[in-house]
Amino acid sequence: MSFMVIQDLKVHYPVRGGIFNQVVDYVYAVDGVSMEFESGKAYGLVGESGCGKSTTGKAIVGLEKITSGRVIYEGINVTNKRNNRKSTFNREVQMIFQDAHSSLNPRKRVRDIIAEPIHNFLKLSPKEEERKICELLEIVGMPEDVKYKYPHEFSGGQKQRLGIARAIATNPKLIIADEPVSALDISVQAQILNFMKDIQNEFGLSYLFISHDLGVVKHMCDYISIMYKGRFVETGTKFDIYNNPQHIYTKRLLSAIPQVTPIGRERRKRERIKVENDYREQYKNYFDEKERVLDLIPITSTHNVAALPKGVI
Ligand SMILES: Nc1ncnc2c1ncn2[C@@H]1O[C@H](COP(=O)(O)OP(=O)(O)OP(=O)(O)O)[C@@H](O)[C@H]1O
Repeated sequence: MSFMVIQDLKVHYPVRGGIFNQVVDYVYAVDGVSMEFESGKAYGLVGESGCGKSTTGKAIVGLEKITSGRVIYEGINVTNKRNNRKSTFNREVQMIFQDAHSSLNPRKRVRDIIAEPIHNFLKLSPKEEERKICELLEIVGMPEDVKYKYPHEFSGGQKQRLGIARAIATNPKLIIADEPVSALDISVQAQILNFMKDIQNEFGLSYLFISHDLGVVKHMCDYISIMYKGRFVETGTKFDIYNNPQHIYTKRLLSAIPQVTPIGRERRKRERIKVENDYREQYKNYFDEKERVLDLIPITSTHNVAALPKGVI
């Protein structure tokens, strides 16, 4: 059963020109997108640069003005209420961005950054609020004392973790993640992706995962929509999209993914095991038993990442 339905969403930007600066044309950034979201599922939005992915995400949460279409949340039409800061929709649908740095206020300490949505949406006593902040930091694998630091004191991966801590502070149902790892090093990307999967399982979250990277979307999502020039050209389960693509554009996108030959795969596996062993040897004190490994590189347990020496994540 879907908890959110997007109906025929359109975002058209006027293009102005002429001596009177009148509207001479429109950019059809999003041109009739419909989606349904179920609890605990991850949805991927893929397409080339400029096809309208980010605009779709921002329009859903209310950061872009919708030209037409409807957002139905828990059976209620919230299209014109999305900017109501106290609404259930605002609390339960959160967004994280590619550039974690600019989405964290550089003048605020971590404590205040995370406390902001708690203040807005949850009525907690100061003591409960402090406990909640510590709990969130623990979930994202950061020690309590980072509360008093500023965003510039963290690495890219750590900043993205802080962004996630803020996003999950209000117990959301859906997180719209706009290219959340594309600005990070490949090793850190895998850590963040695995961590996002962990919290999805732990809290029954849904994701709308926006990415130009089909590999990332394949790893993260249950359903995938392929976007082209503001429209979905194909939507299906991950299995259908990768194994039985129907639309010519989907086929083109898939054929553009570099193929790994069996020999390459074997070599990659050997290299991965070597890197893993070196890594384990070096940081063996920091791992717990639940450590998991993604395809390419070693992953640390999310709860222990913060304990790693500086520079490891
Ligand atoms: N504020 C705006 N005014 C006018 N046009 C805009 C505005 N924001 C985005 N666009 C245009 O809308 C189209 C879709 O942009 P959008 O950022 O959603 O694409 P995208 O698929 O997310 O691309 P990328 O992967 O590069 O971020 C692009 O042609 C873009 O130039």
